[in-house]
Amino acid sequence: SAPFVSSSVCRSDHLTYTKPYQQGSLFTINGNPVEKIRFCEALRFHKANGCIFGDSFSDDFCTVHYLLGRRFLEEKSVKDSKNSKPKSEYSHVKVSMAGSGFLLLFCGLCCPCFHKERKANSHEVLPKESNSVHQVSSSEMSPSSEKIPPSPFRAPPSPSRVPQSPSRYAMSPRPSRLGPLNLSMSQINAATSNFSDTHQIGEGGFGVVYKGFLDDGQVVAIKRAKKEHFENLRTEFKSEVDLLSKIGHRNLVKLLGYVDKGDERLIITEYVRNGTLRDHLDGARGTKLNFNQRLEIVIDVCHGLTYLHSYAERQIIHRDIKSSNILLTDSMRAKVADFGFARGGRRPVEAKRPHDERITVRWAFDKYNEGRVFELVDPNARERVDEKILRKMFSLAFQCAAPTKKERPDMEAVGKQLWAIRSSYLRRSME
Ligand SMILES: Nc1ncnc2c1ncn2[C@@H]1O[C@H](COP(=O)(O)OP(=O)(O)OP(=O)(O)O)[C@@H](O)[C@H]1O
Repeated sequence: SAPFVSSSVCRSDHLTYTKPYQQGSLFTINGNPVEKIRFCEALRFHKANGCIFGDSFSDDFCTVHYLLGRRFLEEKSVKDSKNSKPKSEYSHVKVSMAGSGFLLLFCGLCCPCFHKERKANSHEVLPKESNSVHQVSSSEMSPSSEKIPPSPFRAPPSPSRVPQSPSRYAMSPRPSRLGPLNLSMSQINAATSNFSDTHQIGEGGFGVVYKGFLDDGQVVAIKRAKKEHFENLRTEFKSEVDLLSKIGHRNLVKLLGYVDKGDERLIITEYVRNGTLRDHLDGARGTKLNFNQRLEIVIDVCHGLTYLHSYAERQIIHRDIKSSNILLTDSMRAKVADFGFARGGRRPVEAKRPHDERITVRWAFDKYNEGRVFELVDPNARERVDEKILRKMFSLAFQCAAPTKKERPDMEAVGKQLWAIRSSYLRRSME
């Protein structure tokens, strides 16, 4: 029979392909040509979420991909990223290490008790095993990956009542350079009007943060270290700048450069304009996060950490994941900040710390075991979420807080569970 375009709309996604399927058939999602494998993932996802496709929408041709396995998917991803084609949100990754920071973060997303965070500044850069297949890049690590079109996996379907903002996937100004940006002190002074108060955007334990405007129009964040941090920066951070500045992932705040001149130690990063997750949880930005947004944020964080754990040239363990280290873009895309700045400091679980510093996790765990899961939920969360979903969410959080690495799920498993939780959440909100 003559080829024709078979088309189907499922919630916010419009899928088409030229039928009958043959070599060269064109697949699109929301008008964007995509690889067949991505199309199949979308199809499978929507079917799993209750979409019914007509007879003309056979997915028989999809089966073969799932038989070929992970390696094939990775090769596809690399090819996709090289060609700057639409990229899959799923990168099949193997990660080790999750931690209580992650628990605190995603409990912080659901639970008011986690909003008061512990101060800690510690990160690790560890040697990475060299025989990993993940040495190759994937779609998750493309510097231009913010450019991806709406993903069928991320676009919240309309029944969730949290329509996806198209701008979430709009291009954000992001630096494409690899390697550090070398700025002179006079350039920094010009960019910040000599560190004027009007440029100040925040202050943390490390020092004051300024907004800077570079000559080429790029807006950056400039962290000015307090003197007490100089030694750490000299001995540990400096050598990592080359490595860290090459890291490009849409869920990681890009490190652009480092200045070590005279009495100044400055860290220059991408500027992310929509504040920290902390601000949004506190309502300081005037809006409240709904459950779907919270899920998407934690999935973004999971993707960022997955990259650090498995794809970076050397494994990087953040060790200070908390809501004030998660910055949000205008389209509510989350970016993890402050990875790689320092080492030493606190472990994810501090067995020797005073009892009251650990009490939050224990308190939450007790409530959970008593079946009082709603008491763990942030009163600012706008909708009542199904108890089963919450239980899954907290159960995963507690797994992440297990004291030993062996007991904690790896980031790949965490990511999968989060996706599954999000699917159930969306399905239930349609019922
Ligand atoms: N890249 C950035 N883009 C936009 N704003 C930023 C950026 N980095 C930091 N900020 C702002 O500066 C504030 C202070 O950041 P900083 O990382 O120094 O401290 P913190 O993470 O809040 O605390 P601490 O590092 O002491 O744990 C942040 O809360 C945020 O509002």
